[in-house]
Amino acid sequence: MSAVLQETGVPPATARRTGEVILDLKKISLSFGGVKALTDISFDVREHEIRAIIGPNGAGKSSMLNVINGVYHPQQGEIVYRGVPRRGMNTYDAARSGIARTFQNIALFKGMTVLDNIMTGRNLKMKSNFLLQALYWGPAQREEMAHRREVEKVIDFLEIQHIRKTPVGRLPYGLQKRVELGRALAAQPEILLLDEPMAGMNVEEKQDMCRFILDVNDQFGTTIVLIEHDMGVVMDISDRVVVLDYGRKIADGTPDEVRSSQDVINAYLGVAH
Ligand SMILES: Nc1ncnc2c1ncn2[C@@H]1O[C@H](COP(=O)(O)OP(=O)(O)OP(=O)(O)O)[C@@H](O)[C@H]1O
Repeated sequence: MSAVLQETGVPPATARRTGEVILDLKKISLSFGGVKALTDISFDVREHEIRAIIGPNGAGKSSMLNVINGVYHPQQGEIVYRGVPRRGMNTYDAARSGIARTFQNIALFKGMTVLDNIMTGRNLKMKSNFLLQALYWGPAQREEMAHRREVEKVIDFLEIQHIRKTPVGRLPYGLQKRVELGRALAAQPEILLLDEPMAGMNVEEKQDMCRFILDVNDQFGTTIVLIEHDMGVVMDISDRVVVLDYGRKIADGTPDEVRSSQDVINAYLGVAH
């Protein structure tokens, strides 16, 4: 077990139970002009699983996440979510159907408080119309209070009560990343996509983030798909790992299987194809 996880006390991935396939990506190909970002990639994600996507820089990891949540539409292939093929799914459809994500570069409202930023994660769940919200009257008031209670639960879960009224821009990087996770959790997603959740963090911040990711998975049953460059973290917390290189899948399996793959070793050592 890596230094990052030594103090979390969370059971290893092998001790967790995963369910049926919830997301099935079939022969996905995506190009930008002449650049082939993804070529013929297939893999699935099981319910309650922590599934990592790894690979060297430019391998196509972020493009893959962007395909899953509808930012990019692949020229070929199919995405099946809960048994239903999703063609032309946009980001709104993805969010409505329970797919939330965080970004490689923090995308928060820096001048707004932690509480208000996390509250934006509830937007899709709000029912009352603009006029009622503007008047803050009757049903809108009750609905707002219900949303605030949910947000407070997320704040307690992430142990950020002490900074709930602090503008996000004043927080250290590691805490901003935690707030971004909070905003995604406020949407109560079924699948959480995390794009480099530990990037730029020190060891202590990584330990905290690992613990929260594992707790989200464990306590809420959330399925997690993550891109991460820290191999110690990936190998410790993931159930299965898919490896991309130059837009192609070169390995897919348990951390042990992937670690011993010669193709993966070559890709990371930069051996020419
Ligand atoms: N919007 C875009 N327009 C043109 N090319 C793009 C676009 N997005 C990604 N690419 C290209 O697609 C390829 C895969 O990029 P992608 O960002 O998905 O890789 P990555 O594995 O996430 O890389 P990194 O680890 O550096 O973030 C690269 O060659 C990249 O330049």
